[in-house]
Amino acid sequence: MGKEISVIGVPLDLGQTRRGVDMGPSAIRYAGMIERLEMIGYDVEDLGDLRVERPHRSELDENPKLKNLKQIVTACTELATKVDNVLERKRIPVVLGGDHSIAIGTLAGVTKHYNNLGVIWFDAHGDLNTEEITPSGNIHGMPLAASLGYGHAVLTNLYGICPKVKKENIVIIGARALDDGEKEFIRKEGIKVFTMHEIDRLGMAAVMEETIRYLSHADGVHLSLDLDGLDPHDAPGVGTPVIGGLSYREGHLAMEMLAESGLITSAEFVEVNPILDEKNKTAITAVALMGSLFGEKLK
Ligand SMILES: NC(=[NH2+])NCCC[C@H](N)C(=O)O
Ligand SMILES: [Mn+2]
Ligand SMILES: [Mn+2]
Repeated sequence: MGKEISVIGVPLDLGQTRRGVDMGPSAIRYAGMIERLEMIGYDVEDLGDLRVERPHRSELDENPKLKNLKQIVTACTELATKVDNVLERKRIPVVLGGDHSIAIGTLAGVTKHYNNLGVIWFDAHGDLNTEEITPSGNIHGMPLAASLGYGHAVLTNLYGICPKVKKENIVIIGARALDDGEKEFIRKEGIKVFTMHEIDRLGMAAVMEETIRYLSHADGVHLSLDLDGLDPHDAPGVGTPVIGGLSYREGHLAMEMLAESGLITSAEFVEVNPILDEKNKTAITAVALMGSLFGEKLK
């Protein structure tokens, strides 16, 4: 991968019920993201934010098992086109959320460019729900399932590519709030998951070594980083915080090891909600992690 990054903001908060995550892209930019990446030596192009249409009041809760489906599909399709175009121009796409439902669009645009895409899903959650098993109807709990080809056809077929990633090419890191249906899905499909239990037992360094080995055959690896993977102490500004998460240091170690591996070819940082945050702490953490991911050194 070269040293050219293109940034795309997706101010979408319709994949869940707490407003405010639409301001995530602004908060992350305000935390100094562009300057930070330029300092490391990247040529950074900011493509600005996508326009996200709001649902009419009459459309609200049209389908309580797939809330705001229409608007999410529209935004994800537009995002897929943008990401596709960035990779076409041989630049690294970095997508700023927005809630995690946007990953369906990011992955759609990314996967076109690889035969064997790997995905690292850094998250407290599995995001492996479908409309049949979702406890909430929130689409931000479904993007990984949709990308694997499970769920509503309009999500699984988004951008005309299904599935977007193979089950043996996924690693979930930081899970500690999996729904019963998701646990069953993981068992049945044999998806690689490092829960907090494994991270505690093995240590973050071993977890990342194994992750990097597991994905070493991939011809591209996308990092989908949900800030709620971190402990709420370091990332309080997220809609669905779960105690007992990864520490700031573990997060950095993970990013540094990924930087060393040279595996990562695209990334997204999602679920930053400045309304729920403390003095933009979560966006600042996101930018610090980005620095490590893109090769910032301590000395
Ligand atoms: N991207 C996220 N933060 N997802 C949280 C999902 C929570 C829960 N599993 C649900 O389906 O509603
Ligand atoms: Mn999450
Ligand atoms: Mn998530």
